Amino acid sequence: MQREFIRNFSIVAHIDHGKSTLADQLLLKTAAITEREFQSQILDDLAVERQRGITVKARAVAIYYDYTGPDETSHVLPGMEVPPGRYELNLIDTPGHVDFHYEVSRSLAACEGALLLVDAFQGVQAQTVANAYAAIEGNLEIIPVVNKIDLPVTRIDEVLNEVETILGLDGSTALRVSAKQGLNIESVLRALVERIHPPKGEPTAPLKALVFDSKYDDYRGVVTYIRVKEGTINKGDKIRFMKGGTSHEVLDLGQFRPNMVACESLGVGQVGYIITGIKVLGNVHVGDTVTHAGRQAAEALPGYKQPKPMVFCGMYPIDATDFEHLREELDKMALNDASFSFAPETSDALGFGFRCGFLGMLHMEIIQQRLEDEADVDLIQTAPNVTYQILKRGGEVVQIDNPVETPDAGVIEEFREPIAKVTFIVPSKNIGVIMQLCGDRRGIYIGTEFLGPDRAQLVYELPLAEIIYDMHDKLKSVTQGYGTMDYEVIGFRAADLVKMDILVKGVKVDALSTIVYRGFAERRGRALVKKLKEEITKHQFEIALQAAIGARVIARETISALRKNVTAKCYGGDISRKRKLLQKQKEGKKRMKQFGQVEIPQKAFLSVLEAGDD
Ligand SMILES: Nc1nc2c(ncn2[C@@H]2O[C@H](COP(=O)(O)OP(=O)(O)OP(=O)(O)O)[C@@H](O)[C@H]2O)c(=O)[nH]1
Repeated sequence: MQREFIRNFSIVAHIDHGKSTLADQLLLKTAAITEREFQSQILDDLAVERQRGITVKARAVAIYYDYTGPDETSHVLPGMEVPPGRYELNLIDTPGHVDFHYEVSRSLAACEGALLLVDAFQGVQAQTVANAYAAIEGNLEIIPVVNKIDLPVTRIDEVLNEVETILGLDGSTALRVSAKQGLNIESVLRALVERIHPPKGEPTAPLKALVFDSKYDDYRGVVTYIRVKEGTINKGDKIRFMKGGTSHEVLDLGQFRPNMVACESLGVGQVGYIITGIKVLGNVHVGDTVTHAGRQAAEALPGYKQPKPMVFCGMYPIDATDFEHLREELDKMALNDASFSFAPETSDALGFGFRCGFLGMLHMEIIQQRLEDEADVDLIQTAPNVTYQILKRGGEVVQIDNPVETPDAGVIEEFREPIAKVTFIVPSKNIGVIMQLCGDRRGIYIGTEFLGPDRAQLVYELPLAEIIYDMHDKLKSVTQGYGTMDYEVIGFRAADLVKMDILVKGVKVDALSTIVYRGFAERRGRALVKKLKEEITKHQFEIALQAAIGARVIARETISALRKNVTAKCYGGDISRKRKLLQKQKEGKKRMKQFGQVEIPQKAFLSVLEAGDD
């Protein structure tokens, strides 16, 4: 395929604005999938365990479109020639969620343009802004598309106004579609041809192909996703990963349409996969450059920086004998997700387990969900914390991923925490309460911009720890669900932080230690012991719950002793009922850890997140 007839693009959108549905429509209209497959996608939406769209699973799809020439909706880029003919359109998927900024930028680096999809009723939302900026930064042509025009109530003019005000794009060139009903999909295909530049690159230059993703296939080993920037890659070629420094033979190569379809070669601008017999996902680095072993490119493509996990939590098997099994399951997770990391750790309270690192809270929830679905292990998970930097008196800087690693206060010169730039999009009437919320969480105000009469964008710098604490839930509740937020970590900043310990019956439970801002310590300590009191059931004896900073107790609650026996009321009664009750109790116990004489349930370890403020 000549590069003049190739277009590489992504669809970027806020979640639920219809990205998967539009992608499936594009596949349907170009006969890459059948009506039945399309319908089953739509139907899947209704299923509780909804499968992601075909395109999402495939991550990159090549479709073919027969372009016949411009029509009245066309806005051909000035100076661009678009002869009628068959065009190859490569759709590269991007995740739309907050935690995956880095993956968005890395997918966008393989494209020349993006469809910016906006819901005709909801309008521009926080992730629309974040993703649009990523596309603008990547110098991509952006085609605004208003989706769901079939909805009974839409705000199309206002939405177009928002697109202009907040994103600086020309709303008059926006396309109006219904992905669900298949309205105006042809205009999208036409715009891709007319408004996105064909890829640049020299077909005869030494090979340079960007590795933009990879996945593990049980039968074929590692499948590496590439976008050819210069030269041509053929089946049987001897290639070299410039960063990894390893050489391999191309055993197979091809395109996703959406299934893997083998071909003989991929030329400049084309997107596809190569299979080289590599068995370990970790041996393929996303962002690496593929070149020929014989005729090497002079320098590698810029590539990407691997993002560092910023949120950590402990995961412990309830049953100690599950430890190895858990390790295998975590290994499997890491195999398909390079940004997830884990390392063994031990806790006095919980025994042997793992410290797991995530990009953010959503990433943590996804992994946790997959572990529960795919691995049959009962887990205790500790409350998440962010990663901290500590400058010691001697000048050494250490990174800590677990509050228990905090050195003694005496050796700390400076305690630093990650700071995020947060963008909120909220109804104008909620501006005051959002400001209050951010003020209460040590936020620094950056600015406000109005999107129209009723909606505004607010930008703050907030400590990441405060965001993972409860920001998202609070935002949803104060805006009745209408507010959205997006954040990006911008660096570390010094703060007056301290480690707060929790003592249960006089003994420190390491897995409950947290790092808090000194000014909030008493308030959070009080809230936490109160919450713990609700979570820990009564025992035969009194249990003191204390929050302490060093040796100083800052909050205390007492769980009084239990008087009655659970089975007492069954005495003389039906034996099977008694057995049932005991069985129930046993099940309830499953997710508990015996700590000294006290049993602490799983939920208690997450109390830190749920305690709120007193
Ligand atoms: N009425 C209407 N609903 C639509 C349209 N397009 C998508 N939807 C619905 O909107 C919901 C979200 O659509 P998806 O395609 O899953 O959205 P998405 O952006 O891919 O969502 P994520 O994958 O979660 O980011 C689904 O219930 C769709 O059926 C449309 O044109 N009209």
